[in-house]
Amino acid sequence: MTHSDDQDAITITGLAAHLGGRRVLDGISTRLPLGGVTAITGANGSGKSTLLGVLAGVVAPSSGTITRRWRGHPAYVVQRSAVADLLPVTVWDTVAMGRWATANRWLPLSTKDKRIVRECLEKLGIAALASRRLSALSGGQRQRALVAQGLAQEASVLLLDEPTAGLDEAAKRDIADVIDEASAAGVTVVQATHDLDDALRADHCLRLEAGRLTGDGVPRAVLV
Ligand SMILES: Nc1ncnc2c1ncn2[C@@H]1O[C@H](COP(=O)(O)OP(=O)(O)OP(=O)(O)O)[C@@H](O)[C@H]1O
Repeated sequence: MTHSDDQDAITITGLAAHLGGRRVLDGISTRLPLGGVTAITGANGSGKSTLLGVLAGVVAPSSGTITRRWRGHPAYVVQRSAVADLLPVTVWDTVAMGRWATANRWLPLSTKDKRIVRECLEKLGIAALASRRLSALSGGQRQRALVAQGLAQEASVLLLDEPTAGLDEAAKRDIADVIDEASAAGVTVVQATHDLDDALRADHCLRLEAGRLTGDGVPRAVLV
């Protein structure tokens, strides 16, 4: 590791997690840079989503400690395959839900909230799709909507589960730009990815194998 403690957003020590009675993460200790981009890599089933779930607070660790140096909730963008196809919401609704963390969800959105929703739709190039049902979008368009929802939360930590999986090159570039922009604004980004270019572009890279950390450092050293 090249950064010091006070530059860490998250410090993980001796983390283990179980799903369905099986240990799927074991002995994970690492530090994730504040305001940097961390890529979590590894084969299918190696534990990437589970680690993101632990960071998001939706998977409880069975042992170990996690020290978070940020306030509020992280924004967590799940894999698009985890979103029900028949969810009866529009693209606008989907992104507007990102404001629920700070706005009162029973009241109409404020002018500021609507502006943020519009800006996030534009950043992801889906403003023209705002009134379409999420379920009527292509996989790539849906992925853009989910990333826009994550951005709309304006959280200081953005957790992305394979945000570019199955996307064309233009969509991948758009999402890479959004990640760079968020990181430049001080947001700590952690993304699970199978994409070598995405991982190489990160500041820091983890490699998981069967729930254990087998690589931790600058992407070139971990991946090549
Ligand atoms: N709900 C569950 N109950 C039991 N086991 C689970 C559950 N979800 C995932 N697992 C198992 O936990 C392990 C880690 O899964 P995880 O989804 O974290 O891997 P991943 O690296 O994100 O995989 P992928 O690249 O396919 O998305 C796998 O062996 C998987 O079969």
